Amino acid sequence: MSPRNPSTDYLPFESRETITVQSPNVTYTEQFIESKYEYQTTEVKEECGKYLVTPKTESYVFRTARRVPRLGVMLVGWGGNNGTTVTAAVLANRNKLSWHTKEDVRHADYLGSITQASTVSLGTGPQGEVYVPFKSMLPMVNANDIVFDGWDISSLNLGDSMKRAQVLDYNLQTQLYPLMSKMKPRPSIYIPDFIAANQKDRADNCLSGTKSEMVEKLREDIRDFKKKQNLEKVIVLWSANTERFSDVREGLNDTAETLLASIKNNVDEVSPSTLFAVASILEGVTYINGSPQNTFVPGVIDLAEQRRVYIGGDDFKSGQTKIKSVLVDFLVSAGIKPVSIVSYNHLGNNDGKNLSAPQTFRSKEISKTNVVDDMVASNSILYKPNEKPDHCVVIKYVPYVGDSKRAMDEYTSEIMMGGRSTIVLHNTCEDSLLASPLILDLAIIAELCERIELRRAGESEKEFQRFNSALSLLSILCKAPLTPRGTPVSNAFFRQKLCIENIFRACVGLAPLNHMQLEYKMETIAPEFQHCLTGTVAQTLTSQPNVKQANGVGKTLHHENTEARAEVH
Ligand SMILES: NC(=O)c1ccc[n+]([C@@H]2O[C@H](COP(=O)([O-])OP(=O)(O)OC[C@H]3O[C@@H](n4cnc5c(N)ncnc54)[C@H](O)[C@@H]3O)[C@@H](O)[C@H]2O)c1
Ligand SMILES: O=P([O-])([O-])O[C@@H]1[C@@H](O)[C@H](O)[C@@H](O)[C@H](O)[C@@H]1O
Repeated sequence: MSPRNPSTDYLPFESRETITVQSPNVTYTEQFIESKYEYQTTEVKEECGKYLVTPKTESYVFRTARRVPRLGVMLVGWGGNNGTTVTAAVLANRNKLSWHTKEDVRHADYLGSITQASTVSLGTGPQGEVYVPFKSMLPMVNANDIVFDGWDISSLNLGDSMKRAQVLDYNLQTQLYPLMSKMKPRPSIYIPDFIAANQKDRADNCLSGTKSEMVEKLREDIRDFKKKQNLEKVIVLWSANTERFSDVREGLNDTAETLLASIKNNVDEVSPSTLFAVASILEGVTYINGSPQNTFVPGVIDLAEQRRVYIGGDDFKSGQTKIKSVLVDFLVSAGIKPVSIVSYNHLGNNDGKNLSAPQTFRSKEISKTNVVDDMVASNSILYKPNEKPDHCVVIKYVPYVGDSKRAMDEYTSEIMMGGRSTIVLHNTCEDSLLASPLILDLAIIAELCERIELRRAGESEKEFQRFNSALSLLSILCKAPLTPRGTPVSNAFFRQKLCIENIFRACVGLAPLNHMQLEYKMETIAPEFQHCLTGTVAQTLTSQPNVKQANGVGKTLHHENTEARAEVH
């Protein structure tokens, strides 16, 4: 099959919907999926040391546009390890490439992407729980159809940048080079003070002029890309070097007005990432920050809210921190008390080189350290107010290992009666192959969110609203989730996944997943839930006279197990 050229032979909207919900609360029109949804919460008040709990129900209407647009993603830092790798991955999948390695033949895939390689429980079928691909929950952009462009301070074309990154197997690189070498990053904004001085050697592709002029050039680039590639939507995503934090000061960047004035006055303390965010917002284009710096100063958030544009981030949650957001949740939920967490890693890619500077490392240290705060705060049995585990983050630049990051973690916890548990992890992986699938997920989920609206049931059609501009639905993909001002941050991975799954379920009128499985716990199991009683075990149980028959079917296995337990004691 000859490689598809997305700019000419893009297929029109194909119906990618494989799920139809049969409910009086769900309506499918040509344009929308509309669902009536009862949102149930629990209000808690504390009075005189007692909790007064009131169940609450609020009726909503969700509306999701079904047409999946032709999407372009513009990467800032396109010539970097992540930028080249994600572009290569989409080209390899689109063209169904395979390549020989020293072990076997590999085929292009999207492992590590929750939209492309994870499943969700849809409900219960004749054989038990039914799992479907995450991407089938709602109409989503097909990863293979995403068109890339972007900016880099390095002028290298993407074929040579892919070689420089040394992430992908040689036999795959050779197949991709002809395509990738035709891609050239657009000149970008380079302000040396915001990244490590060791990045200077790459900076041969830089814009000049005032900050206002550069913002206008970025806006022109976005329009140019959209027009030339015949796109319906563009999303801009920062995958460039980690910057130092920007100062946040009244009159500098505390409101949209002061920020725009600072740009107009060419004030030094406005970073390249903030300029990209402003340009994107002014173009009405979602902007996502894959790095840990505080791009989203209050003025950016204010501007995004004024223009009703989505912003999301910060800092891809790709490896050590992703594991941390699972392991600490497990420990604390199990009543075990982490008291010391040490996360060390070394790597030799350009990201590691840039992070070898104290000011850029500090940005990363903050995002990698704050991830446990909500989980620790959730258990006042383990922790006194403001008590936290020791938490140390170390990153070292070791050129020889390249993109193959070595991550070593030590978790020391207190267990019962003075006991101590130390868990040590070692993880070697290509850092960019962890982050690249997240770039796809961020873009695909953000684009889907642009097609979702909701209103309270009593309101008129005109009252439909989007999600808050700070798109917290992306939290699962970020180390330091951006949430609407004053709202809680949740970092626990499975809590985040359940949140996004349940919101997408609400869009098609399905109740939230609760894993109660009551149908399998009652004393008499209804026939349609007797999936587990198959084969000889089922016949044995149902033929026994003392097994209570309910509509002609037997009890579950617990009867046999009870007898076994009785013998032991
Ligand atoms: N697993 C991961 O790779 C991972 C995880 C979380 C976060 N991140 C973050 O993602 C970013 C990219 O990681 P990477 O491994 O691709 O790094 P990289 O250094 O290979 O790529 C960054 C690219 O950005 C370019 N650049 C620097 N300043 C720029 C500017 N102002 N405008 C345009 N381009 C600019 C550089 O020339 C380089 O090509 C880093 O900030 C990193 O901290 C990466
Ligand atoms: O995602 P994670 O593995 O916790 O954190 C990673 C760091 O350990 C790594 O040193 C850095 O280069 C990456 O950008 C990423 O942030």
